[in-house]
Formats: sequence, C-alpha cells, structure tokens
Amino acid sequence: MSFEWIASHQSAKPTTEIPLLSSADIRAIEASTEPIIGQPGLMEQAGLAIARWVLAQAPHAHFFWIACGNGNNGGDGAEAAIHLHRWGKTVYVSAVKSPKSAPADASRAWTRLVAEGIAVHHEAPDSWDVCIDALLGIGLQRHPEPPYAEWIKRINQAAKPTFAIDVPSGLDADTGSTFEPVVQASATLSLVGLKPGLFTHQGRDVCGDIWLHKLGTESTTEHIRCTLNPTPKPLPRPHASHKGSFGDVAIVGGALGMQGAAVLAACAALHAGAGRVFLAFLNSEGLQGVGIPPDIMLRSPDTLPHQGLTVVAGCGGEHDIGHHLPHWLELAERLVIDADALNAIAIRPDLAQALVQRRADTTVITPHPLEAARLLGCKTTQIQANRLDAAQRLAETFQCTVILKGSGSVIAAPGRKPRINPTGNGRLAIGGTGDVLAGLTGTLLSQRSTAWEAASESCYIHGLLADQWPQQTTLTASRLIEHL
Ligand SMILES: NC(=O)C1=CN([C@@H]2O[C@H](COP(=O)(O)OP(=O)(O)OC[C@H]3O[C@@H](n4cnc5c(N)ncnc54)[C@H](OP(=O)(O)O)[C@@H]3O)[C@@H](O)[C@H]2O)[C@H](O)CC1
Ligand SMILES: [K+]
Repeated sequence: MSFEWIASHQSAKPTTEIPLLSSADIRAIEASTEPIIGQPGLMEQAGLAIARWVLAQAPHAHFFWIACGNGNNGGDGAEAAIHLHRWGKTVYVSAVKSPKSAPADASRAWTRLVAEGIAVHHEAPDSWDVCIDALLGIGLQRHPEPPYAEWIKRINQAAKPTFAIDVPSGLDADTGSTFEPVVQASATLSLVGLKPGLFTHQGRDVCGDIWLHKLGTESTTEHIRCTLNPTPKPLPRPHASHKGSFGDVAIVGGALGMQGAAVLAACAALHAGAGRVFLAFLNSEGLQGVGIPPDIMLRSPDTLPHQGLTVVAGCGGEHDIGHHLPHWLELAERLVIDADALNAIAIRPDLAQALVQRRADTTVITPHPLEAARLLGCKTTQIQANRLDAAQRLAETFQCTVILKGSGSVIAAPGRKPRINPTGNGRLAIGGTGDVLAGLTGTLLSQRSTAWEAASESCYIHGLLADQWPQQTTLTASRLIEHL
C-alpha cells in the first residue's frame, strides 16, 4: 500500500507523465478488477487507506465526523470509519437517507459498520476535530441536493481540517467545474487513479493537497484520458556550439501603445536562451521608456530574415497584426500565435484556412479562455466547462499544438492525448505573463524537434517559476523573465 503526494495549492511534485483517468476510465478499471476470494475488495482497501492517510494528516485529532453519501463514496467513508473506531477514535458517522438502496459494495460496508456497533446518524454533529468528506465522488451529476448541500455548507463554515475522499464533494472529477456548494478540502485522496478535474479549472482551489492511492490497480493506455505534463529534461548545450545552434526567434507585435507586450516576449525569448532574437514592432512610435536590451535586434516586419526563423506573432499586435499574418502563416518555419493574432484568425476564415494548411507540428497557439471561445465561436463558460475537450477541439480544428491557458493549462495536439500542466499558480494572473509564455515558447519551438515538446516544456517552466517565487516578493512579468 503506498500513498503518493502529487501537488499542493502552490506547487507540484516533479514527475514523469502521470496518467489522469476519467470517471468512465475509473469505472472500467474497477469493473475489470477481479475480486480475490479471502482478500479485501477495492472498497475495503480504500477504507483502510483512507483511515491511515487521515490519521497521518491529523494524528492528534480525536473526534471524526464522517459525512457519507448514498453511493460508493459513502461506502468508502463507512469502511474508513470502521478502522478509525477500532483504533480508538471517536467516529460520528452521518449517512444521507435515500429512498434508493446503496450500491452493493457500499451496502456491504454499511452492514459491516453496524456489526461493529457503530451508530449511524442522519444529521451533522455539533462540532468535530476533523471531517472526512465521503458525500459525493465520481458519481456527482448535478448541484448537490439536500441534505448534501446543507452538510457541505456546514463543513465549509466550520473551517476544520477536511479530508476529501476521491474528490471534494461538488467537484466534477472529469472537468474541474464545480457545482454549488462544493467542499473546500484541506487535502484530497484520489483513489485508483488521479482525475483531470483535480488539476484544471476550479480543481486546484478546492482540493488542497492532492494525494493518490491506486489500491493496487494499474491503468492501461486505453484507460487514460490525459496525462500530467511531466518535468522536462534540460536541453544539453554542447560545448562546440554557436549562436546558430540555438534558434532565431522573431517577435512580430507591439502596435501603438502596446510595444511593451512585444518587448516582454522578446526578452523572454532572449532569457530562455535563443541564439538570436529579433524584434519587429508593428508601430515604433512613442517607444521612449520601453527598455529594450541591446542583445535584441530591431527590424521592421518586412526586413526580417525568413530562413530558419521561429516567429512569435501577436503580442500587443492589436488590429495591425492581421495584415502581417498571411505572410508568416505561409512562410514562418515555426510559428507561435498569441493574443491579437488569435483574435484576427477568429474573424478571418482566410487566416484560419492558412493556419490549417501549415506543415504539421510547426505551430503553437496560446489562447486564454476568451480567445479560445472566439476561435471556436462559443462562450467562455463553454470553454471552461470542459477545458480538455475545448483544447482538443482547437487542436483538431486548426491542426496545430494548443496551450489553453488558465488554472491547469491544457496542452493539446491532433491525435494526441492532452496534458494538464501541474505547475503555476494565481500569481501568474497578471498582465504580461502571457507574453512571457509566448516568447519562451518561441525559443523552445526553435530548439526542440516538435511543437508538442516545446509547448509542454514551456508551460511547465513558466509555471515552475511562479511556484518557486519568493512569498514576500511581488511577481511581475518583467521580473519573471529575469528568472528564466
Ligand atoms: N465500487 C468500488 O469498489 C469502489 C468505489 N470507490 C468510490 O466510489 C465512488 C463512486 O461511487 P458511485 O456510487 O458511483 O458515486 P458517488 O458515491 O460519487 O455518488 C452516487 C450517489 O450520489 C447521488 N448523487 C449524485 N449526484 C448528486 C447530487 N448532486 N445531489 C445528491 N445526490 C447525488 C447519486 O444519486 P442518483 O440519484 O444520481 O443515482 C448516488 O446515490 C468513487 O468516487 C470512490 O470514492 C472507491 O474508489 C473504491 C472502489
Ligand atoms: K468526496
């Protein structure tokens, strides 16, 4: 039996590519796990794992409120209660009354619990040291109804340590969307496999620390919905190399009053280690006060070299970028498309068509949810309701690699299982960090063999800088660059 710590609210464990499983994947694994006569079944194993985990987290707690739903998530809670009771803890078990009978595994757990002499209540206790949230797991379908909703509110109001079984009740395990109300957990123990919803959209804000216990199961490729973006390996920089070995990156952007965005992207490309960085402003009027390091070569968009160039188009590009896009969509060997360049593609079918026709695996687009919504002709809420699907749709529609930004950025590409990036935090939610990501992605795209690798590494590194940021220092986009 082993527990694995995966992430806290502000940081994530460096990992290889961990699989993330949808609810359907989890159910398929459960169904294919043959019970062994005389051995504890999955739910019994889950109960023991939960009890051990909670005790390790709160060793001095005495009074445990175990709030149980009517399904198998509640069954896990009942199994955990049996162990805590046997270990001398006071357990107060509340079960939701339902006209429907509990599923078979959970029914057996309830029978064992009663045989153990543990009372079953149908209301919440007045107070408790620790709550185990076993109300709703992957079976959640809709806004929690009474008494689930009332109990969730009580749990949150009490602000006591709360340990969620599988997912915080109210969180959609597949998408990271929350129904209201949702349990605000101190920590979450994901069972069998990690779920995508723990890592994207609202998941990171409600899970607390994320832990995994596989209960002895293994996932096969067919059971994997997506993966956690793995920690990249540093690119070797051979001794015998020269500036031509590390890519030429050109930033095309910076319309009037927006030049700072293009400068941020260019500086990010420079600090990320590009061999040469060019900066082509769409408008260079009024540049006083915009500091441009002398390492960056200024060109006009029309005098940039073509051969071997990686172009980052869009940063601060406003309306003007649209005029230049046909050229770069056709000629840039590698291309990162950000911000206003994405808005231009959203309203011009000729540009969208040119994007589709580019050579495979040479292009990365970096939309935030609103830009993604414009590209797909839908609402931002629809993008956020299923970020994995949205990123995959963008990749298929525009035949390119996608970084859908936001909490748990999603990296997608045609024909690949998407990745969710585990690094990064709310400190990145400020102006300019997107330009830094675009510039960094440009450099990596110029150096890596695939757009997929470049996008994955770029997201990881960008987020890691924020995770490692000193608590007392304000994070700004220009400071972020200095740490690249
Ligand atoms: N089976 C095993 O061996 C293991 C299961 N594990 C745990 O099981 C859960 C998944 O269990 P499941 O029963 O499929 O689903 P839940 O317990 O999450 O929820 C189902 C019940 O909740 C009701 N429900 C759903 N949504 C709501 C809502 N919004 N408000 C009120 N009630 C809701 C649902 O009622 P229906 O009317 O929709 O049928 C069910 O009564 C998984 O998460 C694990 O914790 C373990 O992994 C161990 C092995
Ligand atoms: K739960």
